[in-house]
Amino acid sequence: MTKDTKAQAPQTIIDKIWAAHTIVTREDGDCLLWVDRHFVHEGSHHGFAQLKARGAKVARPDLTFGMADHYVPTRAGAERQQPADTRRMIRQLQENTTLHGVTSFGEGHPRQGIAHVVAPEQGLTLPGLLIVCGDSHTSTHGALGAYAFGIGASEVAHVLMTQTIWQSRPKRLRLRIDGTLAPGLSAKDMALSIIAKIGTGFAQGYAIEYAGSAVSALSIEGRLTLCNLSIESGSRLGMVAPDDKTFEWIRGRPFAPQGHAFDAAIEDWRKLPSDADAEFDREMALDAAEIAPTVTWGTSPEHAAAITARIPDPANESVAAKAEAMREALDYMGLHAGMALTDVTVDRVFIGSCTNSRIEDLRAAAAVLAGRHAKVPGLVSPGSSTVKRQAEEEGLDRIFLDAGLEWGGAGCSMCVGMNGDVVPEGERCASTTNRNFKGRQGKGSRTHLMSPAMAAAAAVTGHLTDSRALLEGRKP
Ligand SMILES: CC(C)[C@H](C(=O)O)[C@@H](O)C(=O)O
Ligand code: SF4
Repeated sequence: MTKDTKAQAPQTIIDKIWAAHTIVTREDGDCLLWVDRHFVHEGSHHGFAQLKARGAKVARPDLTFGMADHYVPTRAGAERQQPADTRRMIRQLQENTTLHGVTSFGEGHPRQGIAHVVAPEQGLTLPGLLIVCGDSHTSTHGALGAYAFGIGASEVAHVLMTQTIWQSRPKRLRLRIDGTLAPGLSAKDMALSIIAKIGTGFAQGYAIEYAGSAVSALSIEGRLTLCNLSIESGSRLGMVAPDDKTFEWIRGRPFAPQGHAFDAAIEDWRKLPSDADAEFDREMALDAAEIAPTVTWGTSPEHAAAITARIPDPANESVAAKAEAMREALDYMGLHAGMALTDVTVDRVFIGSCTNSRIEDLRAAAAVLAGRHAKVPGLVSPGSSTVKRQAEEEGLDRIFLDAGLEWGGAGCSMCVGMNGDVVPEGERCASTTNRNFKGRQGKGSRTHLMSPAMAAAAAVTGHLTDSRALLEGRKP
C-alpha cells in the first residue's frame, strides 16, 4: 500500500481522534497523546503532591479544571459534621488549584458538582477532544464524541506536568443497538441489560463506539448514562459519534465556542463519525426491543435481570467461578434464587451520581413520585448545582420533598459515601448509581442498581417495582 492510499483508508471515530492527538509513537506502539482537558477532583491531590516535590508547575492551567465532588457534603449542615480528613480533601483541592491558577468549581461554587455532570453541562466536554480525569467514570464524556478515559494517580501527575499521556492503542469494538426502546425505558435499562448480557469483562482492552438507531434516538443525557457505564463492561471508554442533537445540546454552553467559532467547530465535528467502511476489531449487535426495565440483584453490574424475572439459580450457571460469585452475592445480599425480583423489599433509595443525576433523570423520577408518598426514606442529589437550580425552577424539589424524600446538594454523595452519606449497614438501597459491589455505599450496604424511574417506583412501593405500572395513565 502506498502512503497516499493508506492516508485515505477508512477510519473509525476512535482512530481519527487518536491520530489527531498523537505526538510521537514509541517502538512498542505506545503513543504520547496530547490532552485537551484534564479534570481534577479532591482525589487528585497525589498528583499535586508530586508536582510540589519536584518544584514543578501545572503545564497548562488553562486546560485543567478543578471539580469538588467526591467529598463535598450533600446534606444541609453536613459540612459541620464531616471529619477533619474529609474537610482537608476539599480544602486541598481549593488550595492546589488556586496555587496553580487552575479554574476550580469548588465547594459552594455556583457551578460545582460531579465532574462528569459539570464538564458536559458547562461546554468543557466537546466532540473530538481528548479528555482525562483521575476517575474511571470519565468514560461518560464519550457521549458527546470526546475520547475520554480515567487515569491513575501517577498519570495525573504526568498530565499536570506535561499535558500529555502515554497510552497503548485500544482495540475497537462497535456495539450496535438498533430498534426501538419500549416506552418508559431509559438508557440505564439499556446499559444494565448490555452488561447483563456481555458481562463485566467483555469489553476489556477495547474502546467502544455505541452505534445504531436506538443509540441515536437517545437524548444526550441518555447517551451520557450509557457511556458512563462503559467502564462496568470492562472498557475504559465508550463513545457516541456526534450528530445534530449533540451540536444543539452544546450550543451556547459557557465554555463552548460561540458564534462563528461554533459554526466552524461544527464543520470540524461533522468529520468525526466513523467512515462507512471503517473496520472495527470486533462488532456486536443488540436489539433494543429485547430490553426490559432492568435491576441488579447481586454484587456486580452483570448480576442484572428484567424486573419481571426471578433471581437466577447459580445451579444453572455452567461456569463454576460465575456460579460461586452468584452464591456469594446472594448470601451478601440476603436473597435467594427463584425469588421474584418484585418481592425484594428496599430500606431506602438514592437518586443521584454521575450516572443518573441530570435534569432528565430527576424529571423521570419526579414523574413517578408526583402526588405520591414514599414508603421508605431516600436522598435525591442533583449532579450539579446548576441541575439543582433548574430542578427547583421546575418545582421538582417540591415533588421529592412532598413525597417525603430528602432534597440534597450536588456531589457523588451516597454513590460511594466518601462524604459521609452512607447506606447504613445491612440496609438495602434502590440506587441510580453504577456500582454495586460489597460495601460500595457503606460497610455492609446492599445496592440494587436501576434507573431513576425504577428507584422512584421502589420508593413508592417499598419494593423493587416495574415503574411502568406507576406511570400508566400519567402524562409522559
Ligand atoms: C474515587 C474514584 C477514583 C472512583 C473511580 O475511579 O471511579 C470513584 O469515582 C468510583 O466511582 O468508584
Ligand atoms: S458519582 Fe459515583 S461513580 Fe460517579 S464519579 Fe462520583 S463516586 Fe464515581
